Amino acid sequence: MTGFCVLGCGTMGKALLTGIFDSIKEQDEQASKNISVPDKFYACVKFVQEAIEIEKLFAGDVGISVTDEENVQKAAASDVLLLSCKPQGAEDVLGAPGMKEALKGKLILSILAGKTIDSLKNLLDDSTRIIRIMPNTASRIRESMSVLCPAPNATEADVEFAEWAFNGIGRTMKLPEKLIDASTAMCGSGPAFVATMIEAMTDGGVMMGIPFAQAQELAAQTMVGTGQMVLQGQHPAKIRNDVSTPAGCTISGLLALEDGKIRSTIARGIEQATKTASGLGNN
Ligand SMILES: NC(=O)C1=CN([C@@H]2O[C@H](COP(=O)(O)OP(=O)(O)OC[C@H]3O[C@@H](n4cnc5c(N)ncnc54)[C@H](OP(=O)(O)O)[C@@H]3O)[C@@H](O)[C@H]2O)C=CC1
Ligand SMILES: O=C(O)[C@@H]1CCC=N1
Repeated sequence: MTGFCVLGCGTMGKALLTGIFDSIKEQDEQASKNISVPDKFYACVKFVQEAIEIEKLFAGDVGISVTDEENVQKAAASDVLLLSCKPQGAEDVLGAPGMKEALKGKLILSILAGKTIDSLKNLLDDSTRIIRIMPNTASRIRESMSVLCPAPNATEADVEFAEWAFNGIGRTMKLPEKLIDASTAMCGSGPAFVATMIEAMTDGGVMMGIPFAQAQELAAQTMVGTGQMVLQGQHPAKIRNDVSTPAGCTISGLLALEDGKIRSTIARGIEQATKTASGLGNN
């Protein structure tokens, strides 16, 4: 029996649980061959209102707690904990009386932006293993891009478990911890940036007479298709060249985008979000 407890079950906790439940339902036997697939789930929140929402979402599948005391009990009954409170809340959640004890020998998957492995270790017993992970809200529909950074004390089995859990809700990539703030900007914040681009393309379509709903679908599916071509190995420059007929409409549109500094604006957005992410763990 493996217990999985979400410490801080808000936007991300719910998205991840939704994806993990769907993934378990599909039961890819090959992917879960060497994994202790969780069969007991717990969610810890602060307010009753949130608990009611979780109850509505997952019916009886998740044991819910709203007090420090119950949180500690749920943590003690679990083998793996997903730490998904706000970065500033880590001290409160992990510092609850009895929590450090309850987490001894357990695996913590922390998705807290800006909260380093060292700063988490200061709040935990040496026997608690940590993997930092940066997923995104597309976990809910099992299309997350999640970056994994195992702490030195994480075992191979821990990494296999994390890869199983997060591959089930999208793609994973292992990177060193020094790159997790940039990954936070790209993957964690990324849906907001891409959604802004979808909105901007939609605005353009609406301006040119396409009704909003249709314009939005055209923009979103074009993003999905282009992303898939890149993931299947096509270089973005080739995609761009293939589309750009000499003296055609694509190159004229591209030049207008370049006049607006689209590339450096987007790249600087990632740079800025990376800098902000690196400070989020400092309270
Ligand atoms: N939002 C995103 O797109 C992404 C966020 N992240 C990271 O995920 C983490 C969570 O973000 P997000 O889901 O947006 O935040 P939310 O505020 O939606 O969720 C935080 C949750 O923590 C709970 N909580 C707060 N204090 C306690 C406590 N003392 N005991 C138990 N539960 C507690 C809250 O409960 P209640 O609701 O009752 O207050 C809430 O459910 C952050 O650290 C963020 O950096 C990572 C990738 C993407
Ligand atoms: O904006 C934030 O702080 C969080 C972290 C990554 C995505 N959202």
